[in-house]
Amino acid sequence: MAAAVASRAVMVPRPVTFVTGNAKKLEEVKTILGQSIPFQSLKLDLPELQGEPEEISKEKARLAARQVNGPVLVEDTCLCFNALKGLPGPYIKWFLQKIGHEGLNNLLLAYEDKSAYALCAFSFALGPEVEPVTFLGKTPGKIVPARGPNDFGWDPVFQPDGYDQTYAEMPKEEKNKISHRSRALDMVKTHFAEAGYKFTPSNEVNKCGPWIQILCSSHNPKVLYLYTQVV
Ligand SMILES: O=c1nc[nH]c2c1ncn2[C@H]1C[C@H](O)[C@@H](COP(=O)(O)OP(=O)(O)OP(=O)(O)O)O1
Ligand SMILES: [Mg+2]
Repeated sequence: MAAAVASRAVMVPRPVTFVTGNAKKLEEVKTILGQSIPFQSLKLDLPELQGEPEEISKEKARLAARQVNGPVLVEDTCLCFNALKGLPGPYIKWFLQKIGHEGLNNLLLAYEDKSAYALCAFSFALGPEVEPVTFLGKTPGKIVPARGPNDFGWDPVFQPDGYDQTYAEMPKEEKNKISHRSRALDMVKTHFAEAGYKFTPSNEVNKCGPWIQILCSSHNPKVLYLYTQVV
Protein backbone atom coordinates (compact mmCIF):
# COMPACT_ATOMS: atom_id res chain seq x y z
CA MET A 1 0.00 0.00 0.00
CA ALA A 2 2.70 2.44 1.06
CA ALA A 3 4.80 1.41 -1.93
CA ALA A 4 1.85 2.03 -4.29
CA VAL A 5 1.36 5.50 -2.90
CA ALA A 6 5.07 6.24 -3.06
CA SER A 7 5.26 5.25 -6.71
CA ARG A 8 2.72 7.98 -7.58
CA ALA A 9 4.43 10.57 -5.41
CA VAL A 10 5.38 13.99 -6.62
CA MET A 11 8.45 15.15 -4.82
CA VAL A 12 8.43 18.62 -3.31
CA PRO A 13 11.92 18.77 -1.93
CA ARG A 14 11.26 21.73 0.31
CA PRO A 15 10.64 21.87 4.02
CA VAL A 16 7.71 23.65 5.68
CA THR A 17 9.28 26.85 6.94
CA PHE A 18 7.82 28.80 9.85
CA VAL A 19 8.67 32.43 9.12
CA THR A 20 8.79 34.90 12.00
CA GLY A 21 11.00 37.65 13.36
CA ASN A 22 9.95 36.79 16.94
CA ALA A 23 12.07 34.29 18.89
CA LYS A 24 9.45 33.89 21.64
CA LYS A 25 6.75 32.92 19.13
CA LEU A 26 9.12 30.38 17.63
CA GLU A 27 9.83 28.93 21.07
CA GLU A 28 6.10 28.44 21.75
CA VAL A 29 5.38 27.04 18.30
CA LYS A 30 8.22 24.53 18.72
CA THR A 31 6.90 23.43 22.11
CA ILE A 32 3.26 23.20 21.02
CA LEU A 33 3.91 21.37 17.76
CA GLY A 34 6.52 19.07 19.24
CA GLN A 35 7.06 16.37 16.66
CA SER A 36 3.52 16.58 15.24
CA ILE A 37 4.38 18.89 12.35
CA PRO A 38 8.14 19.15 12.15
CA PHE A 39 9.34 22.33 10.52
CA GLN A 40 12.32 24.57 10.08
CA SER A 41 12.30 28.27 10.85
CA LEU A 42 13.46 31.42 9.14
CA LYS A 43 14.01 34.68 10.99
CA LEU A 44 12.48 37.34 8.79
CA ASP A 45 10.46 40.39 9.72
CA LEU A 46 7.90 40.43 6.93
CA PRO A 47 6.12 43.67 6.03
CA GLU A 48 2.51 43.61 7.24
CA LEU A 49 -0.64 44.92 5.61
CA GLN A 50 -3.13 46.98 7.56
CA GLY A 51 -6.59 45.50 7.91
CA GLU A 52 -8.32 42.46 9.31
CA PRO A 53 -6.19 39.83 11.08
CA GLU A 54 -7.07 37.05 8.65
CA GLU A 55 -6.07 39.12 5.60
CA ILE A 56 -2.85 40.33 7.28
CA SER A 57 -1.90 36.74 8.05
CA LYS A 58 -2.74 35.50 4.53
CA GLU A 59 -0.69 38.28 2.96
CA LYS A 60 2.25 37.43 5.24
CA ALA A 61 2.01 33.84 3.99
CA ARG A 62 1.97 34.95 0.35
CA LEU A 63 5.07 37.09 0.89
CA ALA A 64 6.80 34.34 2.86
CA ALA A 65 6.01 31.68 0.23
CA ARG A 66 7.51 33.91 -2.45
CA GLN A 67 10.64 34.51 -0.37
CA VAL A 68 11.09 30.87 0.57
CA ASN A 69 9.73 29.50 -2.71
CA GLY A 70 8.18 26.59 -0.85
CA PRO A 71 5.71 25.62 1.85
CA VAL A 72 5.42 28.15 4.68
CA LEU A 73 3.63 28.71 7.94
CA VAL A 74 3.29 32.22 9.40
CA GLU A 75 1.17 33.79 12.09
CA ASP A 76 -0.06 37.19 13.11
CA THR A 77 -1.08 37.91 16.70
CA CYS A 78 -3.61 40.47 17.89
CA LEU A 79 -4.68 41.72 21.30
CA CYS A 80 -8.22 43.06 21.05
CA PHE A 81 -9.99 45.21 23.66
CA ASN A 82 -13.77 44.79 23.58
CA ALA A 83 -14.39 48.34 24.85
CA LEU A 84 -12.37 49.58 21.85
CA LYS A 85 -14.22 47.36 19.35
CA GLY A 86 -11.24 45.10 18.86
CA LEU A 87 -8.42 47.67 18.81
CA PRO A 88 -5.42 47.70 19.14
CA GLY A 89 -5.87 44.30 17.43
CA PRO A 90 -3.14 43.74 14.84
CA TYR A 91 -1.49 47.05 15.82
CA ILE A 92 -0.71 45.81 19.35
CA LYS A 93 3.00 45.53 18.53
CA TRP A 94 3.30 49.27 17.93
CA PHE A 95 1.03 50.21 20.85
CA LEU A 96 3.11 48.04 23.17
CA GLN A 97 6.36 49.50 21.85
CA LYS A 98 5.18 53.11 22.23
CA ILE A 99 3.05 53.10 25.39
CA GLY A 100 4.03 49.90 27.24
CA HIS A 101 1.96 47.87 29.70
CA GLU A 102 0.84 50.88 31.69
CA GLY A 103 -0.29 52.72 28.58
CA LEU A 104 -2.32 49.67 27.51
CA ASN A 105 -4.11 49.74 30.88
CA ASN A 106 -4.63 53.49 30.58
CA LEU A 107 -6.38 53.06 27.23
CA LEU A 108 -9.17 51.38 29.19
CA LEU A 109 -9.35 53.85 32.09
CA ALA A 110 -12.49 55.47 30.76
CA TYR A 111 -14.26 52.11 30.40
CA GLU A 112 -15.61 49.69 32.94
CA ASP A 113 -15.25 46.85 30.47
CA LYS A 114 -11.65 45.56 30.68
CA SER A 115 -12.40 42.40 28.72
CA ALA A 116 -10.16 41.50 25.83
CA TYR A 117 -9.15 38.56 23.70
CA ALA A 118 -5.90 37.28 22.30
CA LEU A 119 -6.15 36.17 18.70
CA CYS A 120 -3.70 34.21 16.62
CA ALA A 121 -4.10 33.85 12.85
CA PHE A 122 -1.88 31.14 11.36
CA SER A 123 -1.64 30.83 7.60
CA PHE A 124 -0.22 27.88 5.72
CA ALA A 125 0.72 28.09 2.04
CA LEU A 126 2.04 25.12 0.08
CA GLY A 127 4.00 27.46 -2.16
CA PRO A 128 3.94 30.81 -3.98
CA GLU A 129 1.29 29.66 -6.46
CA VAL A 130 -1.12 28.29 -3.86
CA GLU A 131 -3.64 30.40 -1.93
CA PRO A 132 -2.94 30.22 1.83
CA VAL A 133 -5.40 28.74 4.32
CA THR A 134 -5.90 30.48 7.65
CA PHE A 135 -6.67 29.16 11.14
CA LEU A 136 -7.83 31.43 13.95
CA GLY A 137 -7.34 30.72 17.66
CA LYS A 138 -8.88 32.92 20.33
CA THR A 139 -8.52 33.13 24.12
CA PRO A 140 -10.80 35.47 26.08
CA GLY A 141 -9.57 37.34 29.16
CA LYS A 142 -9.09 40.80 30.59
CA ILE A 143 -6.49 43.54 30.75
CA VAL A 144 -4.91 43.96 34.20
CA PRO A 145 -1.97 45.95 35.64
CA ALA A 146 1.22 44.10 34.73
CA ARG A 147 2.08 41.05 36.83
CA GLY A 148 4.76 38.43 36.29
CA PRO A 149 8.01 38.24 34.33
CA ASN A 150 8.34 40.64 31.45
CA ASP A 151 9.83 38.36 28.86
CA PHE A 152 7.16 38.08 26.17
CA GLY A 153 5.19 41.03 24.84
CA TRP A 154 1.91 41.77 26.58
CA ASP A 155 1.81 38.51 28.60
CA PRO A 156 1.98 40.43 31.96
CA VAL A 157 -1.21 42.42 31.26
CA PHE A 158 -3.40 39.61 29.90
CA GLN A 159 -5.31 37.44 32.37
CA PRO A 160 -7.24 34.67 30.63
CA ASP A 161 -10.80 33.94 31.79
CA GLY A 162 -10.99 31.29 34.49
CA TYR A 163 -7.49 32.03 35.81
CA ASP A 164 -6.20 34.32 38.51
CA GLN A 165 -2.77 34.47 36.92
CA THR A 166 -1.68 36.49 33.91
CA TYR A 167 -0.14 34.67 30.94
CA ALA A 168 3.23 35.85 32.27
CA GLU A 169 2.65 34.39 35.75
CA MET A 170 1.50 30.99 34.47
CA PRO A 171 3.87 28.14 33.94
CA LYS A 172 4.64 27.98 30.20
CA GLU A 173 2.93 24.58 29.89
CA GLU A 174 -0.27 26.07 31.27
CA LYS A 175 -0.21 29.01 28.84
CA ASN A 176 0.48 26.61 25.97
CA LYS A 177 -2.59 24.54 26.90
CA ILE A 178 -5.07 27.39 26.62
CA SER A 179 -3.37 30.07 24.55
CA HIS A 180 -4.63 31.69 21.35
CA ARG A 181 -1.52 30.21 19.70
CA SER A 182 -2.14 26.62 20.80
CA ARG A 183 -5.83 26.85 19.81
CA ALA A 184 -4.89 27.99 16.32
CA LEU A 185 -2.16 25.34 16.08
CA ASP A 186 -4.71 22.65 17.05
CA MET A 187 -6.59 23.64 13.91
CA VAL A 188 -3.41 23.59 11.84
CA LYS A 189 -2.74 20.05 13.10
CA THR A 190 -6.32 18.99 12.30
CA HIS A 191 -5.97 20.46 8.82
CA PHE A 192 -2.77 18.51 8.23
CA ALA A 193 -4.44 15.35 9.49
CA GLU A 194 -7.60 15.87 7.40
CA ALA A 195 -5.62 16.73 4.30
CA GLY A 196 -4.03 13.35 4.82
CA TYR A 197 -0.51 14.47 5.59
CA LYS A 198 1.31 11.69 7.31
CA PHE A 199 4.76 11.75 8.76
CA THR A 200 6.73 8.82 7.55
CA PRO A 201 10.40 8.44 8.27
CA SER A 202 12.37 8.06 5.09
CA ASN A 203 15.74 6.35 5.02
CA GLU A 204 16.61 8.21 1.88
CA VAL A 205 15.91 11.56 3.46
CA ASN A 206 17.31 10.67 6.85
CA LYS A 207 20.67 10.18 5.19
CA CYS A 208 20.87 13.92 4.49
CA GLY A 209 20.07 14.99 8.02
CA PRO A 210 17.25 15.10 10.52
CA TRP A 211 14.55 15.29 7.87
CA ILE A 212 11.07 13.87 8.08
CA GLN A 213 8.69 13.29 5.18
CA ILE A 214 5.09 14.37 5.21
CA LEU A 215 3.13 12.10 2.94
CA CYS A 216 -0.02 13.60 1.58
CA SER A 217 -2.48 10.74 1.22
CA SER A 218 -4.34 9.36 -1.74
CA HIS A 219 -7.56 11.34 -1.29
CA ASN A 220 -5.69 14.23 -2.85
CA PRO A 221 -5.42 14.02 -6.63
CA LYS A 222 -1.68 14.38 -6.47
CA VAL A 223 0.39 12.71 -3.84
CA LEU A 224 2.90 15.12 -2.45
CA TYR A 225 5.95 14.61 -0.39
CA LEU A 226 6.89 17.57 1.70
CA TYR A 227 10.16 17.43 3.47
CA THR A 228 10.23 19.11 6.81
CA GLN A 229 13.21 19.53 9.01
CA VAL A 230 13.29 18.99 12.73
CA VAL A 231 15.05 21.92 14.38
O1 LIG B 1 1.57 35.09 23.06
C1 LIG B 1 1.94 36.27 23.14
N1 LIG B 1 2.05 36.88 24.36
C2 LIG B 1 2.44 38.16 24.49
N2 LIG B 1 2.81 38.94 23.44
C3 LIG B 1 2.71 38.37 22.22
C4 LIG B 1 2.28 37.05 22.02
N3 LIG B 1 2.33 36.77 20.70
C5 LIG B 1 2.74 37.87 20.09
N4 LIG B 1 2.99 38.84 21.00
C6 LIG B 1 3.40 40.23 20.73
C7 LIG B 1 4.56 40.34 19.79
C8 LIG B 1 4.23 41.61 19.02
O2 LIG B 1 4.58 42.72 19.81
C9 LIG B 1 2.72 41.54 18.89
C10 LIG B 1 2.22 40.75 17.72
O3 LIG B 1 2.70 41.26 16.50
P1 LIG B 1 3.11 40.26 15.33
O4 LIG B 1 3.31 41.05 14.11
O5 LIG B 1 2.18 39.09 15.28
O6 LIG B 1 4.49 39.66 15.89
P2 LIG B 1 6.01 40.01 15.57
O7 LIG B 1 6.11 41.15 14.62
O8 LIG B 1 6.75 40.10 16.85
O9 LIG B 1 6.53 38.68 14.84
P3 LIG B 1 6.29 38.24 13.30
O10 LIG B 1 7.61 38.41 12.62
O11 LIG B 1 5.87 36.80 13.37
O12 LIG B 1 5.23 39.14 12.71
O13 LIG B 1 2.29 40.85 20.06
MG1 LIG C 1 5.01 41.23 12.90
